[in-house]
Amino acid sequence: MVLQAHEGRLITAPGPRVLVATAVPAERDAVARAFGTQAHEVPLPGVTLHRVGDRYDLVAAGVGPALAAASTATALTAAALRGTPYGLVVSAGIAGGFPPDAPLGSLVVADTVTAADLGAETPDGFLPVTELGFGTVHHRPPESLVREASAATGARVGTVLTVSTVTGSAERAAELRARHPRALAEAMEGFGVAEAAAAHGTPVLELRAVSNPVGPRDRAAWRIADALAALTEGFGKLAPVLESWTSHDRAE
Ligand SMILES: O=C(O)c1cccc(C(=O)CC[C@H]2O[C@@H](n3cnc4c(=O)[nH]cnc43)[C@H](O)[C@@H]2O)c1
Repeated sequence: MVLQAHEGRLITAPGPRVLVATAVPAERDAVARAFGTQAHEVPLPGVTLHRVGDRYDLVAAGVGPALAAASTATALTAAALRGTPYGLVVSAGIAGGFPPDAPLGSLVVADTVTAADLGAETPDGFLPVTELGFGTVHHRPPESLVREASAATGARVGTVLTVSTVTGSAERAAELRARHPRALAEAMEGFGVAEAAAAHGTPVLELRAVSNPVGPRDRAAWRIADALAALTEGFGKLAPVLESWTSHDRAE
């Protein structure tokens, strides 16, 4: 059955069009390898999509929540104006894992995407921006999608923090964990991607592969190649879940 026309081609299978936002090209290409087919480039003002088949657009959205949000919003707006909106946005890439719960090479899927440093320091400690009367600091991906993604990939489920500054000390790691006891990982884009998705009413998922422990800075100890390989393998297992995810689940 033909379900949707998209730029002259027909999507014949159910399931949403998916935008995958990574930080850097190496992560985008790790996701692309999961599909085993050539991507073609679709330039937009400010970002270039790498299109795989007729369902997936991959974008290296930039490092940090602000640029990731801007790039993701550009892609979402372009798709909406074309009349072929995305049904799902996935924030994907490598991350720091909180030991011992998220070991190197493991996968984490977020049931909560949290902006960990969006707020104010006070004499009594950190106040999230929500307690100042503004905005939001959490986004929650659809429960059924998180559950199915975890079952398919073996990813651990928990909070993924978004930070603008990579944690570099045991003290800061302990402070974050004390404030967010369910945190499994930290990265730098998920909340920005989720804010852009929320502005378009589009559900979001965050999948991370752990490249380093959160804690004292030791860049030489980052296992980036292993994490990128885990991301490729994980995305290969995630894709069928995304493709069979129905609108009924999305209403959750
Ligand atoms: O140098 C390379 O080859 C390379 C390949 C892929 C990715 C990178 C990055 O540096 C990605 C930066 C990206 O990674 C996330 N990340 C990873 N570990 C942490 C962490 O401990 N704390 C916060 N973020 C982390 C983050 O999302 C960055 O944008 C290099």
